[in-house]
Amino acid sequence: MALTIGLTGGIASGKSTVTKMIRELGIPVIDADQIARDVVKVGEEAYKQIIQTFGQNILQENGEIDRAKLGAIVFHNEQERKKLNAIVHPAVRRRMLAEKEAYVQKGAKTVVLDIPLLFESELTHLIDKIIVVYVDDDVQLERLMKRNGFSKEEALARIRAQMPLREKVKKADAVIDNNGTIEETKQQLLQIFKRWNAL
Ligand SMILES: CC(C)(COP(=O)(O)OP(=O)(O)OC[C@H]1O[C@@H](n2cnc3c(N)ncnc32)[C@H](O)[C@@H]1O)[C@@H](O)C(=O)NCCC(=O)NCCS
Ligand SMILES: Nc1ncnc2c1ncn2[C@@H]1O[C@H](COP(=O)(O)OP(=O)(O)OP(=O)(O)O)[C@@H](O)[C@H]1O
Repeated sequence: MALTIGLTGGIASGKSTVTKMIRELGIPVIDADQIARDVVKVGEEAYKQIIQTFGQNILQENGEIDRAKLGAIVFHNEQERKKLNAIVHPAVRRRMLAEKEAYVQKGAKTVVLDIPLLFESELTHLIDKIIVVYVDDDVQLERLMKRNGFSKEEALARIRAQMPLREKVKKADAVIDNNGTIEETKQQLLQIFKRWNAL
């Protein structure tokens, strides 16, 4: 039986930074954000449902979804966000499960699922162990504004659309504190993987 680890945290808390380290260790990572992009490509079922729900206005000229426009709607309105989640999440769940099974079939000892909304979307039943990547509020805000070029208000809207990071920490089997240097983060990751015999 493969060990399935769920990696989660808050927006800009450092999940991608940690998944890069995990991949370098040779462990496969399935990225929910990437799958969420794939399932809304032109012609996919979720793409059609999004247009039916949000109208043609959220499309770019080439027909692809304008993520900035859709983000501006859903991160300022919980009702609209729930509608989008209800369209996208089932498709993401199905594809993640299929990808996980494929890795297990190929003999992977450990598989990591990087799911920003692991707790919010009740996906914990797919997972044996949960790692939460944690940063302090001020560090999260600063890194998010810097990485995405967001104003404080835009960044806070996204942070508030998620379960507070401190709540996630309480539900974790292990926590990586990513306030420090990248090297400190890597050491914590290695210790957890050794403890769980995941390597
Ligand atoms: C609203 C969209 C179009 C904005 O796209 P954009 O390219 O600006 O952001 P991206 O997809 O890279 O997400 C960045 C981060 O925002 C956060 N986030 C994304 N969607 C949500 C959501 N529905 N609720 C809360 N936080 C979210 C996550 O931390 C994610 O890592 C996009 O995020 C989306 O389609 N969201 C719905 C699907 C979803 O829930 N994805 C998250 C993982 S399944
Ligand atoms: N320990 C660190 N020290 C300094 N900067 C860091 C550290 N960890 C991450 N960062 C930077 O902070 C930003 C957020 O990190 P990252 O992109 O890994 O977060 P994330 O959790 O994957 O975000 P999202 O939920 O949006 O996908 C990035 O610009 C990254 O380079």
